[in-house]
Amino acid sequence: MPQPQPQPSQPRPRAAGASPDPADPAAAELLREQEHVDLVYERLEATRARARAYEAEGHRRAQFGHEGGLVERDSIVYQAAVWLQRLDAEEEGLVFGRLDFADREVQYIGRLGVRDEEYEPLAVDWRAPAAAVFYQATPVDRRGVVRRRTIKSAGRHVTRLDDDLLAPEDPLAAELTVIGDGALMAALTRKRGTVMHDIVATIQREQDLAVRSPGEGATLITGGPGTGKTAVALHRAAYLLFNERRRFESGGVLIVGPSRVFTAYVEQVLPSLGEHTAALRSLGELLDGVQAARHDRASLAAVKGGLGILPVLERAVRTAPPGVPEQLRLTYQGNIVQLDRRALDRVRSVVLGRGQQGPQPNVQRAHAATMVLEALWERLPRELRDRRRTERAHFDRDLRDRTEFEAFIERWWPHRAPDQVLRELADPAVLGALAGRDLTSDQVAELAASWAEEVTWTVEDVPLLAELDQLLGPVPVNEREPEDPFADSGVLEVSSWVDRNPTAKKDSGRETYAHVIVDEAQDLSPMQWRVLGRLGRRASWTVVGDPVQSAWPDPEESRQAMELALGDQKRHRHELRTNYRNSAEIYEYAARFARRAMPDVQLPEAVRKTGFPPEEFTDLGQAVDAALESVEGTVGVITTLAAFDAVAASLADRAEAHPRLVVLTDLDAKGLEYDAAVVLDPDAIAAESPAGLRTLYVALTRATQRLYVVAPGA
Ligand SMILES: Nc1ncnc2c1ncn2[C@@H]1O[C@H](COP(=O)(O)OP(=O)(O)OP(=O)(O)O)[C@@H](O)[C@H]1O
Repeated sequence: MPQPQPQPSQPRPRAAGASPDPADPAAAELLREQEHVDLVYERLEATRARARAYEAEGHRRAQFGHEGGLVERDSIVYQAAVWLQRLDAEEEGLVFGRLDFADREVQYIGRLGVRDEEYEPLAVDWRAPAAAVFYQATPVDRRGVVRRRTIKSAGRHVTRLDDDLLAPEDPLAAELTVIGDGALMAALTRKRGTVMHDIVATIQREQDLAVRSPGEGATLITGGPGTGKTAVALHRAAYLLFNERRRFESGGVLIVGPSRVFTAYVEQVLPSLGEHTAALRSLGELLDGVQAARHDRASLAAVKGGLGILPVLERAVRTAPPGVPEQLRLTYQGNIVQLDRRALDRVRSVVLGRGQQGPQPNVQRAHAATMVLEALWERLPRELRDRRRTERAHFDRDLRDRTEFEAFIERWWPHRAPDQVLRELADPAVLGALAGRDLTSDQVAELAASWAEEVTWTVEDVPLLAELDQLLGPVPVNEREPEDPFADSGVLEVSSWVDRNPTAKKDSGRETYAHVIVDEAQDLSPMQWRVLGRLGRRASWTVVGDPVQSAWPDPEESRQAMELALGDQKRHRHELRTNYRNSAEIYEYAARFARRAMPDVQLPEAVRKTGFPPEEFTDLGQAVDAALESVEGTVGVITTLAAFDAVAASLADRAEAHPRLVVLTDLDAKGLEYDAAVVLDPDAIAAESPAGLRTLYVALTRATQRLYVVAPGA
């Protein structure tokens, strides 16, 4: 049986423009791949020239002078800009894969599909169905592939090849050169920076199956820490936009991550894949006009996130706001007519009882005015009311024309904004009256205090504001107050929630999405699921999470809320089983805590050994210095919410001297990773969170290379 040639060692990366030695088989391979890559870039240039010509054509159309010309120009220029943006984004490492099939066909895989003049493919787009084999072929299920090659480039220059020989006994294998020791290992051992990178060249089979899951229904992806869930979620967004662009670009794709630190960390991945149209939001930004980053302490977060708060919010919207007038007194044709508080409350409850979408008082003001008139009419003397046909129209007109009536309606039925209502609940007497049996007196005190002292909203307040936004309803356009350009946003306006803050309109106007991707889904509270359920009420879904990392005290409650949000769509389930982030030594250390928290759970396997077991310290400064010394890349110090300010202050000098050092809470560490992590006070981390050891497990699984655990006073 023919044997593959011995593996030549990797030629050293060459400097741009230098020629590798063609006598060296590995260098000759590099040269051959470079020729193909050059050809692809040539064609890309030609495409770019076409896009520019198209853009110029758009500008020319505007010269026709009629309105249609301008519209056409805008459309063409926009299309051309999107096209150019995509072409530019794919510049780096455009061709990254090659397949040699047993029938001697060769296929290149690229970040974009590129064809030659004869329309023959020079590279197949990684998201196209034909490219799936690059990721899914294995020695057991080869799909005709003999050799899979990963091509690494710096800019336009091929620097490294890594091959997998899937069919060593195939006759073709004897003719093929096989190089390198694995693109995946090279990718995993690279030093980490402050932003996440795409993994398009090294997506693994089980990950690829999840990326390519159908665009319909709900795809549920589970897997332990570092199994690539976030990476898969982001590549899936690119995959869906490529394969069903019209549906998902016009309907919108929303990606939700746990925090702003997290969204900042992953926000480069999609642009690097040529996608700019998906909206990326953190849980603190799910409502237009609000940008929350702070968290409440766990006990408060549990009350704000649980469904018990819902009836309280509903009552707050149905009840007369504090300070509204308690009676209406007018004269009509010499008669005094008046409504007292009970009568007014009755009118309010009749008006708010009828809406299909909930009470929605902001929509109902005009109807409320009509019902007040009706109630006043009922109080007129009988002889006037007997002339209903002639008198009633006059009565209505007369009262509606009076400024005192208009002023009363505006004061008695003000347009309310969600933040106003929540601030009103900062008064323990108001909240206590609305709490009924749904909140304990301790909870009332804790909630009221949090809203009284808060300067800015917390992440946990956002679903409450969103719920109130829904319950209050939008102010009809003709009733909105004209926008005051000098008003400080968020302070003066009471018009509509979406209109309120022009700085936060990055994706406003979209009330629903065609696809919603939720990362770190295990942490979502039932109230957060309600917000997402509304945004995704017409959407298909990708939900990514790990129940073992859940921070919610009752994961089952959160799971049920998720099921409700997803509705009865078909579920597609995927489980990822390999931990690509942590070294085996680090993961072994962390996994003990996961097993203690959830003994029956199946944990992933970490396969990369570094020879560096985690180290334990008693002094934070020493641990941080050791971490900075041991890795070139990022160092994350993970602490409790309670200790965060003090720890950040104590490390301020070091952080200033080393910008690669960051201090963050265990909540903000979700989804992130560092070359070295310093986990401070594991007992306190476990004690602070209702999720206990699960939260500690999250903190311990952030490091790629080195882990330092600091137990003060141990
Ligand atoms: N196929 C792959 N090729 C190269 N790198 C990979 C691959 N899969 C995952 N990684 C890397 O492993 C790390 C962990 O991936 P990711 O953050 O997506 O994991 P996760 O499952 O979301 O983790 P967590 O649950 O802890 O948030 C990242 O640096 C990612 O780039």
